[in-house]
Amino acid sequence: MLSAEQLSLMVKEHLGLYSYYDDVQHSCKWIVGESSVGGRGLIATENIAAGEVLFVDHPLIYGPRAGTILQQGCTVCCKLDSDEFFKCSKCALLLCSGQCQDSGVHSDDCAIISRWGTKVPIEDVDDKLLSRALTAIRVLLLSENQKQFMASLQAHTSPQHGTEIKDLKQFFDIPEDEEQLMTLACCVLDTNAFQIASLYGKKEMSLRGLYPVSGLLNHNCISNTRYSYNNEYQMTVKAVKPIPKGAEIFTCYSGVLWGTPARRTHLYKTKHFWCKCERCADPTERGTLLAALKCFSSECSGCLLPIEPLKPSTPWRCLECSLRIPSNNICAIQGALGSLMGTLNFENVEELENFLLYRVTKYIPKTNQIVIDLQCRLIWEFGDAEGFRWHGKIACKPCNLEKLYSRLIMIHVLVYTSTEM
Ligand SMILES: C[S@@+](CC[C@H](N)C(=O)[O-])C[C@H]1O[C@@H](n2cnc3c(N)ncnc32)[C@H](O)[C@@H]1O
Repeated sequence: MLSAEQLSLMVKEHLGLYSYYDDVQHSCKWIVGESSVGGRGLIATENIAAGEVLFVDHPLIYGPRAGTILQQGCTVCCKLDSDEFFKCSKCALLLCSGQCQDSGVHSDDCAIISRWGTKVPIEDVDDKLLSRALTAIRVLLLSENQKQFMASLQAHTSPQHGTEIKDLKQFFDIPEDEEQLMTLACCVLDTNAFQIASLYGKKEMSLRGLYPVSGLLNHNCISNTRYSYNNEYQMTVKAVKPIPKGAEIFTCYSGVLWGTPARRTHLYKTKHFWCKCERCADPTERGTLLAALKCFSSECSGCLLPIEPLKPSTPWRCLECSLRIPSNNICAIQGALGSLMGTLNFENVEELENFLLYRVTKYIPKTNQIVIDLQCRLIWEFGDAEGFRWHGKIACKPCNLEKLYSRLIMIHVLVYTSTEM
């Protein structure tokens, strides 16, 4: 385990803030320190103004995400829709063109994988599995210092992490030290990696990257930073509100427009902690009512909200008639809504509209995250479709754009502005 000083040194070297040669130390307004929510975190050493750039991080490794239901694409350019996909005859990675095959990225990947002995003919290797494991495989390309830096990051080691490397062993003879390093990389990636979403409308795989400094940011559902990427996958982290000296610098690991039960369950399943932040503790989520359900009483038009939102099995209560509903019934409704959403074809605008107008709003109020999500998706789809741009006839009806914008701004204001952190 590295000491805080060793880790700080690695962080500064990685960011290019410290050089052994010129003895120049650049100042940055934070340090790696002990976090109030557990483990290490980034703590402000000076007052930081809203809009200030805190740092620009670059990934130690990046590549395809590891989920089993993700679409698969070219492992070099990430293109998803090609008629020309083929497997490399040396390593079985999926490629879309000779140009991608001749690229430096592929030569590096191929050099590692083709060194391993195969247990089946190369054409029988599961290229989808290989793609899911590829980001962790790329850890073998790092320098010893970078590997040490990767290994110093927090890693969740429960059995669900790293299965892609175990599964790869059906196809390849992998040296034990490499297997161990890649399994550790999977655990570190699952704990720390950031999704790098492809641009809307671009048919590309969405990637994940291990940003070691951003990986030290802990989570708060009311984040005080935001991040963005450039074309080279560099991540710029900026303050979105003033951060006083001594306060912790946070990011938000879950969807900002998700309601509390969805955020907390997601954080628990993926990052293994129950968030207890101020937003999670507030049943109304600062008045945004993102998780609210319609009251079960046919005579009441009120909203149901959790009584004690920090308890997963809390009963819910109607704000108007005080009807109390046990958590099991709430979970059943939430599950049914989730399944209904799962059946939707998000590219079919008519289906989305009908679902939004005639089905889902029977059960949930317009404040609910599902309504917001559907409205946002419709806007994206309309934004692309000829005749349905922002002021198109249909676009205005279900989406009610003006109302949606003011609502999104209200959520943003409610969620981001008032808390001092
Ligand atoms: C990306 S790491 C953050 C840095 C980490 N604290 C460390 O010491 O390296 C993510 C992990 O930090 C912990 N964590 C982050 N935010 C938390 C929070 N709000 N409450 C509890 N644990 C948190 C969880 O264990 C989570 O899986």
